[in-house]
Amino acid sequence: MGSQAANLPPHVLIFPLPVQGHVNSMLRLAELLCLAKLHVTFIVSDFCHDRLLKHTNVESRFVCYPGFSFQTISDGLPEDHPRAGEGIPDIMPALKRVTAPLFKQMMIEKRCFASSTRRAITCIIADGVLSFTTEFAQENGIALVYFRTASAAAFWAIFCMPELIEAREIPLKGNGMDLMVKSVPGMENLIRRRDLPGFCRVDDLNETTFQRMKNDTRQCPRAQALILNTFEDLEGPTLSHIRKHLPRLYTIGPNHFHLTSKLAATTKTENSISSGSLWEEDRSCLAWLDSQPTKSVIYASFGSITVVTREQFMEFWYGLVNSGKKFLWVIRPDSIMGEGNGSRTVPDELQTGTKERGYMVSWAPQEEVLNHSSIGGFLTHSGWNSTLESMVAGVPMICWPYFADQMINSRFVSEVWKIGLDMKDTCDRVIVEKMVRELMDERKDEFLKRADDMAKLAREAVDEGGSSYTNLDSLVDYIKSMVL
Ligand SMILES: O=c1ccn([C@@H]2O[C@H](COP(=O)(O)OP(=O)(O)O[C@H]3O[C@H](CO)[C@@H](O)[C@H](O)[C@H]3O)[C@@H](O)[C@H]2O)c(=O)[nH]1
Ligand SMILES: C[C@H]1CC[C@@H]2C(C(=O)O)=CO[C@@H](O)[C@@H]21
Repeated sequence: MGSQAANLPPHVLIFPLPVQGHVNSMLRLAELLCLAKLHVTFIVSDFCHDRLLKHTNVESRFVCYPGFSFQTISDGLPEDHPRAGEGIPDIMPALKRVTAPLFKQMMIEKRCFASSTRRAITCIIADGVLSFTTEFAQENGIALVYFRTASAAAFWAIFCMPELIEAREIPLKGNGMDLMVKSVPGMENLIRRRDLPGFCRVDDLNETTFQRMKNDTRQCPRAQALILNTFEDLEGPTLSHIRKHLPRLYTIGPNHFHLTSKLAATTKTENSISSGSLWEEDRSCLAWLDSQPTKSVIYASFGSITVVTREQFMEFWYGLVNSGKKFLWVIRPDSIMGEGNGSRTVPDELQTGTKERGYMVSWAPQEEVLNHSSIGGFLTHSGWNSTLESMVAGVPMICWPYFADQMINSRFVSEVWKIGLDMKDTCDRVIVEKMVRELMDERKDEFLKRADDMAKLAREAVDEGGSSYTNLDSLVDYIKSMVL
């Protein structure tokens, strides 16, 4: 290497799973590393890249980081594949079959993205479920760090799948769902079988997604380090268990606010929210929120993957209207199973109640919504980004988990952090109504107080000297140490 090249910064390759909750989380990490003056190549599927360009200011936002570049790759799915709901299990096999060989080929042909101004990749930060990157990194002597975008609780419960099988606590066949789980150290007397990550809800242990999650998670210690989007005050006890297997564990979250806070410090601008939306944000809801009283609105959104049946949709709708509360509801065009949002007749009482108190959009600027003064609660699917965004904003939650990590996140929200209610496995209109009233009226002050305390802890974690702030510095030092 020439003497000039020796002065070049480390070059990190970031490779997320091509779905919303992973892409935006890892894009924030990319920006944090750019702010630390590292070079970053971000590999993203063609599908996600097109949407990012269409619906965000990502291009102009990253112009100020000359060390940043996008590389695109096929996700192996046809253009018109739904990439949500029941289509989700197709993603991993397609990535393994199509994307994994393309990735290797691309890395070799492009000499690990080396150029006169950039080193060849010095460290790969791969999504913790993209296990095919391990083989490539090992064969080519490149350091590998995994970033698992879910909670530590979810990661740890999935990591313990072999022990859960050994103890015959899984497979979950729909019975004994309220029995307490004994084989996840640290969570005894806390989680019931129904709170285990959704992947455990199988009849047959040979089921492909179950096996893949179990094996991919258990092989994580083959990487040199693990990054989690959480913070020590939030998940400390679980993190101690994980560290026995993965001692080099960096908690840098909540990373959306970590980035906001670093950008505010660098650019001295107040509003530094970086959107990574794969859908067009309907900002008209912010004007509607402006006209609502403080903490009067319940925001309902189930993220990017959840789909509901028409029956479930109607239960939620009745529940929200009958609660008598103002509501802002995100319904993606593909939210209702087997149909568009098209022209169905809507019962009069729903039409009237919605006109009086509701506002519906197909995608919202969620971080801004959650931080709006009129929002008093969040009916959420308990995706990890949504959970953290709600925490930072100090907004109590009603959790209706759909799948995966959401099942355990919702349990922690209600039973450990006590900043919300868990509505798991039902969405009966009477329960929806009752929970909305409980969160927004009857126990409002109690939930708001705890949510506010949690928000303070989350914000402190990313402030100078806080655990996530310090851990990000350590991560950057570690990445730098790889090129010395
Ligand atoms: O109208 C909306 C709805 C959502 N979002 C954003 O989209 C992201 C959604 O992420 P998340 O809450 O994590 O949900 P999913 O999109 O469902 O994320 C997937 O990825 C997460 C991270 O691994 C997992 O925790 C989830 O279970 C998994 O479904 C968040 O940043 C939201 O702010 C918007 O901007 N506008
Ligand atoms: C589509 C799912 C594959 C695994 C991911 C996950 C995780 O535990 O990392 C949680 O939910 C989904 O985002 C992902």
